[in-house]
Amino acid sequence: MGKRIVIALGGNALGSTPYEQLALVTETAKPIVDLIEQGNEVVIAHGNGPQVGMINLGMATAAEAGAIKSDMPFPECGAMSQGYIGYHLQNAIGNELAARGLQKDVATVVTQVLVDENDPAFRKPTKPVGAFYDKATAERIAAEKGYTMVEDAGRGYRQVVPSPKPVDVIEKNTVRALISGGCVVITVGGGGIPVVRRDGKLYGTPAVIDKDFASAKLAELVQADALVILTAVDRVCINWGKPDQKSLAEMTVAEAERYCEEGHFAPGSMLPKVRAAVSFAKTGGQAIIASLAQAGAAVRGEAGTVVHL
Ligand SMILES: Nc1ncnc2c1ncn2[C@@H]1O[C@H](COP(=O)(O)OP(=O)(O)O)[C@@H](O)[C@H]1O
Ligand SMILES: NC(=O)OP(=O)(O)O
Repeated sequence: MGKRIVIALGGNALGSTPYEQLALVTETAKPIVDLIEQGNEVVIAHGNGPQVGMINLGMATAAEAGAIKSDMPFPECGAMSQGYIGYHLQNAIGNELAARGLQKDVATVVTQVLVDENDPAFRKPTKPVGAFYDKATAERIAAEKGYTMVEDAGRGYRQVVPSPKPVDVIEKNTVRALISGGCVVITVGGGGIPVVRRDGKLYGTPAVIDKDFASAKLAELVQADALVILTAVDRVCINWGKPDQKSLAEMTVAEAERYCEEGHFAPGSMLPKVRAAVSFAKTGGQAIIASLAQAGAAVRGEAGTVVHL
């Protein structure tokens, strides 16, 4: 019998420019459609770090140059990134389904995700977004734009913004209805547009939610059988980057929590994936971290790292 699977797509599934992205998602669609063809219900979440930063910086630069009237706040940038990444995924998955003679609707839901305005994350920006820069360029942009820039896991310097934890998915009933109607749904893109509730109303707030945490929340809310976090490595490793590096086929929640405390996973890259997998596994679901190419094998339990109770 098919499973209900929430897939979280990482940066390597999308690339970092619209042109790269359009070419890459054509490939990304193949393992996703394999899962659909095997009878699974698939819900897709994705990152937006490079894209949301690019939109924000581009709009700020255009506004400073007088080419447009205003900069673009982060919630709106998040919504724009959901729209254009969703369009590419819809297009690529739709084309791949049609090429295989499969009939299915594919739809993107512009999704708001509730966060707590007292979340301590608002006082300490940690989420890397946008392009990678060398140190000198990062320092210049920080001085010009007032951005906070940090070194990101040995890959260069990037802007960081607050990243509060997801509390609820506002459009969850719409997502559930679309899944029940047989639709392939793309939702919580970029972790969702962060919103806070004040006096019963929702307001966008400048932040970027981690898509792995939002995907785990979504998987819980749609009662998924599995959360599959797809990234660039086949398996999670302990002693990452050291001579005694070891890849893991599985971890219990307790083991994963111990490895997190021991610092085996880089903050801003593997650490949120493992923590998100732990949070979904604690609800009784199956959480898997695997490479995009091995998505099908990971769902069959033949690849990736499974995190379980
Ligand atoms: N302990 C670890 N095991 C495996 N990969 C790790 C580990 N620590 C850091 N990484 C790095 O984290 C990367 C995944 O994070 P990232 O590239 O930010 O994800 P995303 O696919 O969501 O963009 C891997 O490709 C790998 O380079
Ligand atoms: N929003 C988010 O987590 O994006 P990335 O996965 O691209 O960092």
